[in-house]
Amino acid sequence: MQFLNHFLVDIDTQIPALILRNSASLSEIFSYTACRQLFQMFFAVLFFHVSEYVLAVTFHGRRNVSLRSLLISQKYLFAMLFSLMEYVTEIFFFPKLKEYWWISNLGLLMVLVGEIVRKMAIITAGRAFTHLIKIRHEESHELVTHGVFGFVRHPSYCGFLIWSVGTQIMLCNPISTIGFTIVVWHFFAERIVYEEYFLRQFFGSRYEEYARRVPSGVPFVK
Ligand SMILES: C[S@@+](CC[C@H](N)C(=O)[O-])C[C@H]1O[C@@H](n2cnc3c(N)ncnc32)[C@H](O)[C@@H]1O
Repeated sequence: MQFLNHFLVDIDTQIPALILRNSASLSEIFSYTACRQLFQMFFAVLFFHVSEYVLAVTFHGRRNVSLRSLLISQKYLFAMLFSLMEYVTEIFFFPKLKEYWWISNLGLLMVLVGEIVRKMAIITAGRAFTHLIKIRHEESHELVTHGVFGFVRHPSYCGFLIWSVGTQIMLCNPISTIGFTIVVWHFFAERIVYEEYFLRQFFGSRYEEYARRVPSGVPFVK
């Protein structure tokens, strides 16, 4: 009984002490690290969505584009909120985790590369690029196989996968890095099957030949 009492007193005093030792002070939370990483994240997200909208308006005209082209869904907002909560929790309890600058900079590089690949895809496809998957063939819809589409069949999905995982690596968020990788990969793996079902109907043997020759651009998706 006495042992149990000692044990409980020890837990009572040691756990808060451990948390205090590992947690950051307010000045650490608003440190250079946090300001820089959160600013990079804010700018990356803002640039991504505004440029998606601007390109959609450029190619399809303002009347044919809704705010859905900002690509902000409820699930997406939830994921971003979760990643922000992870960041704040970790910078408070494990501030050293955010100081791995080579990891954070690798994430920043992924954000830049992913953004460039995605925007090259949108610009190359032009009017053929629509945020909603076409299920009816329009005469003006041409099969695009040049530029980035000559390297991978789904460059915009490949770019978004790199971009989104990159944002979490940039924030040194281990849980969200794994979560974003699984969720975004799964989303595109399913979407590609659906999208290609219609592309095969629209373009027949030309699409078959293209798909045989060019990889999807999303890992482990044929
Ligand atoms: C959101 S865009 C994505 C395009 C492509 N999957 C990518 O990742 O870059 C979806 C629309 O692009 C069209 N699309 C996809 N690949 C295409 C291609 N190679 N040529 C023409 N249109 C394509 C589909 O019909 C669909 O309506």
